[in-house]
Amino acid sequence: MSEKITGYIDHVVFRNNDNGYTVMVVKGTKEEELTCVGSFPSISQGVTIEAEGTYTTHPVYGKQFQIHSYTEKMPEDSLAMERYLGSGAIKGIGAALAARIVRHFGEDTLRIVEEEPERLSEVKGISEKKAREIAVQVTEKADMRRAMIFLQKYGISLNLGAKIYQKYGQAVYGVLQENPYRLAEDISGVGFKIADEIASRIGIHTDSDYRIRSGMLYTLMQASGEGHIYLPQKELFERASRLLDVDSSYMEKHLMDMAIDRKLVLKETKEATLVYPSKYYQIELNTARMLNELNIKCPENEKLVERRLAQIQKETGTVLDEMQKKAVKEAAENGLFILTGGPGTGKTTTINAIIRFFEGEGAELRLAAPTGRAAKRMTETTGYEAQTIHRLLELNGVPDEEHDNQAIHFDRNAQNPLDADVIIIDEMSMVDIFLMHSLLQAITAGTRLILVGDENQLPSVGPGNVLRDIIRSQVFPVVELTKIFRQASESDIVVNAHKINRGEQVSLDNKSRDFFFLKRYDADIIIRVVIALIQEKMPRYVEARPFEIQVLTPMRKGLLGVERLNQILQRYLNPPDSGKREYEAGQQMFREGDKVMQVKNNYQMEWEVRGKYGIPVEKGVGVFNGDTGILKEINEFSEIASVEFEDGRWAEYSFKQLEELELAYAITIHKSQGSEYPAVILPILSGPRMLLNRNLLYTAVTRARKCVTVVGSEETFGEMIRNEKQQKRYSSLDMRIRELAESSLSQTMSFVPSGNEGTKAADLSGM
Ligand SMILES: Nc1ncnc2c1ncn2[C@@H]1O[C@H](COP(=O)(O)OP(=O)(O)OP(=O)(O)O)[C@@H](O)[C@H]1O
Repeated sequence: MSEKITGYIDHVVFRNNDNGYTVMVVKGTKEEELTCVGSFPSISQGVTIEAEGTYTTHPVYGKQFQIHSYTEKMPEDSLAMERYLGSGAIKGIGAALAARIVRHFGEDTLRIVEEEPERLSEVKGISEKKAREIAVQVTEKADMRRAMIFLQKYGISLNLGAKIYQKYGQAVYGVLQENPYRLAEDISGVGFKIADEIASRIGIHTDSDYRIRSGMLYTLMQASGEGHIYLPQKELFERASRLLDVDSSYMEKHLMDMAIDRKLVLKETKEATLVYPSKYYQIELNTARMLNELNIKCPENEKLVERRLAQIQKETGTVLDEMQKKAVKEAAENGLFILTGGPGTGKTTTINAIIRFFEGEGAELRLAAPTGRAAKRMTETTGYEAQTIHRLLELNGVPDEEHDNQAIHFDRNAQNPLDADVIIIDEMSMVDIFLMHSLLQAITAGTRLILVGDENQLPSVGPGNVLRDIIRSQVFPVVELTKIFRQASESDIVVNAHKINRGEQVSLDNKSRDFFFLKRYDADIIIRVVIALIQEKMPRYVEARPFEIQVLTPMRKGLLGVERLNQILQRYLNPPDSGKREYEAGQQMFREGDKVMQVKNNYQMEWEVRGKYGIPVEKGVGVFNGDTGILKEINEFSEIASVEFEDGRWAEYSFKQLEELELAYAITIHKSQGSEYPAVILPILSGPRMLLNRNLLYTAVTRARKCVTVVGSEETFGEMIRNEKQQKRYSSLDMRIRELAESSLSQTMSFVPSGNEGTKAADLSGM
């Protein structure tokens, strides 16, 4: 139950300046002394506060008051005034001077300080100048206090209030009353929804211009969360109209105004008007420009290349087929080269030949992939060290609030480009527009860039469809490998994956050695079969540990969705045990020994690789969406859970951060992109048609190295193969690449980095 207390802050016991978490002792309440905790933007000893919160009992420190909100009160009597002035809150006044001031003015002190501050100089030791300075400080503090009280009236928390006040100062009243939607643009942590909520409390009309504009921008941002770079105007209007509950006829005029204000970029095509948030348009345009700039010919002596190829084939004992040889030649002769193909078509074999070729030239090579798992696999298959792209670019963390990809700071960038002759990126289908943009910024012409991937895999989680757009632009040299080298007798996984991709049905007679179909039609029976497969059959069959067998499912919800599957699988695969500690975070119970996955990019999370005796041998930052590991230890005292990731990194999660982790016995097919597992189990029964499509099934099947087992309905399986409808992605990197290549703009305009000036240049060319 919420209660109110009034008292003054006697002293601060602990304060974390990063998040404002504070433990302090408040006196003058009913209790002699009350320990209060909470998160506060700033705190001044000596001030009197009126706080709302609840009493709690800490296991070690006992009774505490958890403050939810508070307001500072102006000191009301001379004693409070003395405490306030002497607390250090006012620069230049210490305890002794405060006592002298109060002795001199008595009960009148507060009024004198506020209304006639020049009179402070009557007190010995205070010059007129100092009196003025004190007055300014007191006024500033009073202003801030009033603003905070004002903001709290609209349900704005102290922390947010402090940020808002810091930004606008005394203008805050005007901003809030005229256009609270400005908050959504100016202040990180405030989105349209919060601004809209504040606006409705203030009584702003639903059809206000500000509201409609803000709602339109918000709609575009939401769409980018689904992977879109732009929305066609019609779709934007429909979505925004649903969000705002306002007819789309109100939106037309705003579209032009916002384009003039450079908030949006509009592009006309034959079919539609495309609407981009300016920033996205510029990123696409800059990406296209940088790609075009890398696309230079590097003539090589053909005979020499042939000779080297013959030698490589001899050394490796592989006879490369014509397309593979062509790939090596193109890689040698071009600044930018793309290698694509489905599973088993010899991409890795070709990469290895390319690596050998460049090694023979004495070139310095760097290999990278978008995820830790993909990088690890690349290292294994090439025998050459590969890193994540984030590490290649030397990620160095970002402020917590700016957690999106656009704000990441890399130490490798346009000012400090990568020092390599050849860069090879694998699993390109997972790279989104932001990462591609950052990567390209760190590469100068003269460094060769080789992009490898399968365009039929699901596109990246983040916005854009980079690999597919690059290939579709038809501007750059691309070699597509189509011949399947892995023989049918050897691998039905590969053969079936290609069949699925072509929309052909797959034989389900279970004559295969690595592709099984177990027909079951009841969700709980399916789960029972899945458990038996993981616990008994599969580990032996593929020579792996049960934890390496991965269950993949299209959905999060439902009887066979990730959430329910994980609950049940946890019970069977990591049952409760007196030796295993547990912690319940929100809806999720974590237990030592659980298989877990990080579900968002955390660029600041520290990790270490531990050597012998647990001594750290390597440290770094960044744990990413899709990183999987084992929850090794739960420490209730320090409120920390330790996770060891598959690549050997350890990270410590505070209990609060556990919301970034999920159980990973079962994961969605989306999350499995770029990973490979010895065996994959796919429970497939029913679900929304949008999720049961060919593209998803193809991605799922191609995740398995040694064995795929589908458990469920053959009818649904067949439907998935037939269902070509994937979620549409609105991206236009291909258009930008073609436009630039055609207009020869890339030659006449030098590259402008994406700082402010770059933005302007890009903006103008887009209008
Ligand atoms: N020219 C070739 N002659 C004979 N076998 C080949 C040739 N190229 C590749 N292979 C074999 O085909 C199999 C698949 O090749 P590779 O692993 O290079 O393909 P991939 O496209 O990287 O496949 P995945 O994406 O499934 O890993 C391997 O066993 C490889 O040895």
